[in-house]
Amino acid sequence: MTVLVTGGAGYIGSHMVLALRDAGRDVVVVDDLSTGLRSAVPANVPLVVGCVGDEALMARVIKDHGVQAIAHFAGSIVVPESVADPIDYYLNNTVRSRALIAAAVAGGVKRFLFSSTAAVYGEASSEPLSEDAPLDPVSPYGASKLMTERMLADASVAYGLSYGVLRYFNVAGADPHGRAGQSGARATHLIKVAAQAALGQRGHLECFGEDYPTRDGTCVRDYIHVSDLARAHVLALDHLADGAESFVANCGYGRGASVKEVIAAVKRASGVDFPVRKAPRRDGDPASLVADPSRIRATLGWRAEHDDLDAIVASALAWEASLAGVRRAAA
Ligand SMILES: NC(=O)c1ccc[n+]([C@@H]2O[C@H](COP(=O)([O-])OP(=O)(O)OC[C@H]3O[C@@H](n4cnc5c(N)ncnc54)[C@H](O)[C@@H]3O)[C@@H](O)[C@H]2O)c1
Ligand SMILES: O=c1ccn([C@@H]2O[C@H](COP(=O)(O)OP(=O)(O)O[C@H]3O[C@H](CO)[C@H](O)[C@H](O)[C@H]3O)[C@@H](O)[C@H]2O)c(=O)[nH]1
Repeated sequence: MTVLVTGGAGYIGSHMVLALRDAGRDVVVVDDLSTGLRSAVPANVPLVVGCVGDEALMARVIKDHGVQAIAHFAGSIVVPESVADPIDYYLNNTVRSRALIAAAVAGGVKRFLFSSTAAVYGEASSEPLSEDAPLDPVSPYGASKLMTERMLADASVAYGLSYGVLRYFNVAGADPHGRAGQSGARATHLIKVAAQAALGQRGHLECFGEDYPTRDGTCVRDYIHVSDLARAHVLALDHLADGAESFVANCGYGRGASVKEVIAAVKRASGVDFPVRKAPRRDGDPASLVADPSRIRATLGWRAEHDDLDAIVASALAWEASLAGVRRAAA
């Protein structure tokens, strides 16, 4: 079975490619390299550089590579950016996903995994968040993903497409074997930015908002290791291949860490007391997002292997240090 991984040159997609290759599967990647890197795709995996919104290209890739399943990671991912430029987010995340779904249906692809997000819930009404919690995104990013979820549900009824919607909470860390990590140049994610501050690549870290209704006033998130997440996708593809029903599942550990707790973990792991500056709240940030992971455990038999913030942070630091080494060697 060949799996098409869209966004396979990006952070999470590149870990998915490794997980699929480790499981002996054939893979083809489509990525427009807007944030992804060619070097993130292993040399023995075909990479088609192009946009998932190009329906004719997608039809060709599906046919030429005998694609039987799609894992759709390609998209735009920065919450505040989506507030500043919502139309672009609806184009890249919703309109282009529609083209990909259309090509999948026309090409006879029966299984489809979609990278959704905890941002579809908006402000949590109660925690931990189960999949049945109200869906009320507070950012265009979350809304753009929710629309794609809806398209998949409708396509499933109309055309018999089986799908798995995986709602990721905050993804962090790097491949434990050092083969992949978060490499994008324009980093905005907390653990990545903190790792860069610890390594002296940034003068300081900004803490966005200290007046949230949380235990220490900073936002709380459920950080999941990227390799645990990638493994959940491989299980999800097997699950759908066995003829199981389409499903929606949260991907998190069920425990939250505040921004201040994450900063403390990065300082502990690195031994560097980098400067942290108080900054105003960032647009589109809910106060707290913590998953109830019962469904993914029950449905896929998924179990976390890296549920430890210190270990997640250590792997992110190791990856960041290796990137710095590569840059130094190239200079
Ligand atoms: N990182 C997180 O914490 C997180 C949380 C929830 C959901 N997600 C979702 O997971 C997916 C992957 O996120 P990531 O963190 O790996 O981001 P990323 O930016 O590293 O990866 C996205 C990849 O998609 C590619 N891409 C973007 N638009 C494309 C298009 N139209 N056609 C082809 N390729 C395109 C980019 O070049 C990049 O390689 C996204 O859909 C994101 O919304 C991420
Ligand atoms: O330099 C920084 C960066 C982040 N933060 C704070 O740290 C928390 C986490 O922020 P991230 O940018 O790391 O992640 P987000 O929660 O904004 O979003 C991530 O997780 C979401 C799901 O929870 C989405 O899916 C999204 O794609 C993904 O980027 C937020 O409160 C943010 O304000 C800071 O204080 N300083």
